[in-house]
Amino acid sequence: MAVGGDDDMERDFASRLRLAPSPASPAAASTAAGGGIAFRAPQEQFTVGDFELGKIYGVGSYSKVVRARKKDTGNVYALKIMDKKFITKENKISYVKMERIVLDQLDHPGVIRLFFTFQDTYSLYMALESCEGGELFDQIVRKGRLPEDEARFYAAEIVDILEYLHSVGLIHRDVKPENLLLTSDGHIKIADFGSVKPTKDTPIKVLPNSTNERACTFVGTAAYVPPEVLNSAPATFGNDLWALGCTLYQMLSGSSPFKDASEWLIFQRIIARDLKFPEYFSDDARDLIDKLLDVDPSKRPGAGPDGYVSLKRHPFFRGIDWKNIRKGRAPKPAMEANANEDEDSQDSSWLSHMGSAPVNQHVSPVGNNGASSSSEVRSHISRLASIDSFDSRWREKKLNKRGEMIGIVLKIFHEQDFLEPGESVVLISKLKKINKLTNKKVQLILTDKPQLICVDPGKMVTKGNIMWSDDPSELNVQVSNSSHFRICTPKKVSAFEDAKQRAWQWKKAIEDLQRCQKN
Ligand SMILES: Nc1ncnc2c1ncn2[C@@H]1O[C@H](COP(=O)(O)OP(=O)(O)OP(=O)(O)O)[C@@H](O)[C@H]1O
Repeated sequence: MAVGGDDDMERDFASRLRLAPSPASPAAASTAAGGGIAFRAPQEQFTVGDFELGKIYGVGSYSKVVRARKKDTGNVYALKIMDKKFITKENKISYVKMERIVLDQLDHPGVIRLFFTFQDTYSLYMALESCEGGELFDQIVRKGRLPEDEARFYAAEIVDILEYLHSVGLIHRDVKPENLLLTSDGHIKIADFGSVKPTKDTPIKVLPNSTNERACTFVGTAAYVPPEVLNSAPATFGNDLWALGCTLYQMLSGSSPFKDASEWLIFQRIIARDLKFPEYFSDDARDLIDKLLDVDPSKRPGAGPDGYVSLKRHPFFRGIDWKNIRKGRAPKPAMEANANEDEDSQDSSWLSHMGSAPVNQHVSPVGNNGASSSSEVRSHISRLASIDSFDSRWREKKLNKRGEMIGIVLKIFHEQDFLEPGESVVLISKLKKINKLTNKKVQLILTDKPQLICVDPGKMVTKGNIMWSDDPSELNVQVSNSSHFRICTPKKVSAFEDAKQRAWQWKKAIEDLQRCQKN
C-alpha cells in the first residue's frame, strides 16, 4: 500500500478497519444503523494522554502491551499499542481486525476482555483487561518447572478455556505459555487472538473469507506447531490440543518437548515426533501428553466425537472440580527476583520510540532537550531485554529472507548513539558475562547492521563490540546448555550466562544473520 501523509494513512487505516457485516454468518455482534458493527467495546475518542502509563507487560510481534491507568476513572487496563505503519508494512491488518472483532464477542472468565479501542495518527490502542500476574511462561522460568499439582491446575483451566473457544467454533492457533496470562489471583486467561481461525459454522461474526478451509496459512510459534500444520493441512481444533500437550510438557519439565537450535530442526523433530519424557513425569501426565501429541489430530482427547468428555475424564485430571474450576485456589506465583528494581514506575518515554515518527508528543517529554535521560534509556532497554519473544515467531514460510527470517525487529531509539539511523535490534538480553575473576552484567544487543554491542546496563555506556564476521570460522557461538554460551572470535572468547535460557536463540540469531549477509 502506498502510504501518503499521516492524514491519508489515518483515513486509509480507518477504512480498512471498518468491519462490514458478513451476510453468511449469524451475527453475534449486532449490526448498527448504517451497516457497520455495533461493538460491545466501543471505539472511543480518547488519547494516550488520558492514561498514566506504567510498566511494559510484554512485546508481541506487532504490538507493545503496557499497564495503563485511566486518569479520570482510575481503572487499570493492559493497553495494546500497535504502530499503524508497522502493521501496514507487515501486512497484519487482518490480524488486528480479527482480534478486535473476535475479542469483542467472547464472554468467558478465561478470555481477556476487550473494553474499548481508540486511535491516533500513528497508533491503534486496545484497552484490555489487565493481567497483573504476568505470563505462565515466567512462572515456568522462575520455578524451573512446576509441581504436578500446579501444572494440573493450570492445564485444567486451559482445557476449560479451549472447550469454550471450540464450542463457539474458534481455533486459537497460538496457545503457548507466553499467551497464557495470570490474573492477580493466579487464574489463567488467554490472550492474543490475532491468529484465531473460525470454523465454517461459528456463531461468532468474523471477517469475510476467514472461514475458508483452504486458507491454511502458517501461524503460531515453531515449538508448538503440530505436524499437520507443517504439512499444510487445514486448521482443526486438534491444533490447539497439540499446543496444550506441549504446554503441559513445558510446565512439568521447564522446556518445550520439541526443542532445538533452529526452527528448521524443531520442525524436523515435530514431524518425526521425536518425543522423550523425563523420568520424573507421572504415568498419568505421560499418558495424557502422549495422547495430546498424537500425530492424528482427530485422535487427540478433546477432538473426538465425544468432545471434551474424554479429555476431562483423563486420570491426570482426577479430582478437578470442572464446574467450579475458576473458584479453586490457584498456585502461589513465584515473584520476579528483582521485582522492585524495575516495577511500575511511570514511564511513557518509550512510547515516543515505537515507530520512526514522533508518536506521542503529548505524553511526558523525555528530557529538557528532547534527549532521553539515561535512566529512561536504561529502563527501556532492560524491559526490552526481559521480553522473550523477539525472534520466536514462526514467520510465514520463507525462512531465509532477511527481514522475514529475523523476526520482529523493534526500532530502538537512536538518541543514545548505540544504533545508527535505520538500524534495528534483532535480539537483546541482559546477560552475565563470565570472566575468570568476576562476573559482570551486560546488555548484549545484536542489530541487523550487523553489530554485537555490549552495553554496561548500569552506566548505559558501550563496553565495546564483539567483532562481527559473516564467516562462521571467525565468529561462532558455542552453546554449553540452554543458559550458557560462548561467542568465539579469533581474538577473544566471551562467555555468557542467560538466566532466561536463550543460549540457543543467540546462536540461531547470529547464524541466521551470517547466512542473510551471505545471500
Ligand atoms: N491483557 C494483558 N495483560 C497483561 N499482559 C498482557 C496482556 N495482553 C498481552 N500481554 C503481554 O503482552 C505480550 C504481547 O501481547 P500479544 O501476544 O497480544 O501481542 P502480539 O503482538 O499479538 O504478539 P504475538 O507475537 O504473540 O502474536 C504477551 O505475551 C503478554 O506478555
